[in-house]
Amino acid sequence: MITLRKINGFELERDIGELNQAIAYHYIWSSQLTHAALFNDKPDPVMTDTESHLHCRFSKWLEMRLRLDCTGHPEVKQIEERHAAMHAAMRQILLSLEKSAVTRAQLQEYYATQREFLDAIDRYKTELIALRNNHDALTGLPLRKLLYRDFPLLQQAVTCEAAPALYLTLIDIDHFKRVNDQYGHTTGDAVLRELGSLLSRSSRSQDKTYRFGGEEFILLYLCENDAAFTAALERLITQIRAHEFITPTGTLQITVTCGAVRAQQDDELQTLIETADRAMYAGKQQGRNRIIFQPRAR
Ligand SMILES: Nc1nc2c(ncn2[C@@H]2O[C@H](COP(=O)(O)OP(=O)(O)OP(=O)(O)O)[C@@H](O)[C@H]2O)c(=O)[nH]1
Repeated sequence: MITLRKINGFELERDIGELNQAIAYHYIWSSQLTHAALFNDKPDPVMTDTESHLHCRFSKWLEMRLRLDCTGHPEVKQIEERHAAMHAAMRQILLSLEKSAVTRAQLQEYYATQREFLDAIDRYKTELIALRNNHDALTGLPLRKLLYRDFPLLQQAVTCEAAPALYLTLIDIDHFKRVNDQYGHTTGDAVLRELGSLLSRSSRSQDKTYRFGGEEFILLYLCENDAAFTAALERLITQIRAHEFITPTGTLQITVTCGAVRAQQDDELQTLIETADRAMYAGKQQGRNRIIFQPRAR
């Protein structure tokens, strides 16, 4: 499985585009091999170099991917190995072509390494696409499916005594319908996009932010205790209140209402969301622009 760094859907979109470009470079290289074989061309010396895989532009993509992710994706490492093996097989064919001594075994080796290389790319690309599909196209944030995937992992991580506690917050923009009605949906979209970015920027690496739906966001925070959590949440909503949202129809400010709950070891995610939702609703009833915190799920 792809190791999750803190990513958003826009980065994934870019990653997929870069991978497609790298695959195109790979095809240019392999078509040179076909050309050399069919027309008996003298191969470019770069193609018979022992480091030929490093001259292929696909390796630039590999280098970049491996540098970007310091944990080293096992999938990318596998692609790297298979890419080098395929080039080695290709090199043998080119060297034998010069002597008109290509063997069936060499061709089979080339096709096998090529197949394995393409399979590894396909698997990686399928994972990237699945991950991209689980991110919101407007804000780039993870969608609720990833919340359901991440929650049990975080809940497990906080089971030991010394671990921080896990908190779930439902954030709902106040009077968002008025923003749409008064300034139009494009402005509403711009506010959602910027709020998503502000929520991501304001959270620490261990915190997670999701677009839950419409104008609702969910945060999963790991904090030492209730006081540290509520202080962090207060800081966040103060920041939102003060923020000038830049939209196509000018800048505007918003407030949000938050329902928050501390997750206990056996709490179901659905129960926590319902508790946070009730708390948020109570906050709306009490005048909005506030946090209602329930230390336990109800
Ligand atoms: N522009 C835009 N609007 C959205 C999107 N998703 C939901 N909305 C709008 O969000 C608004 C939510 O309105 P309501 O549920 O009535 O709530 P509200 O006006 O925020 O009022 P309170 O929540 O009670 O403070 C509706 O107008 C939806 O159309 C979206 O992706 N883009």
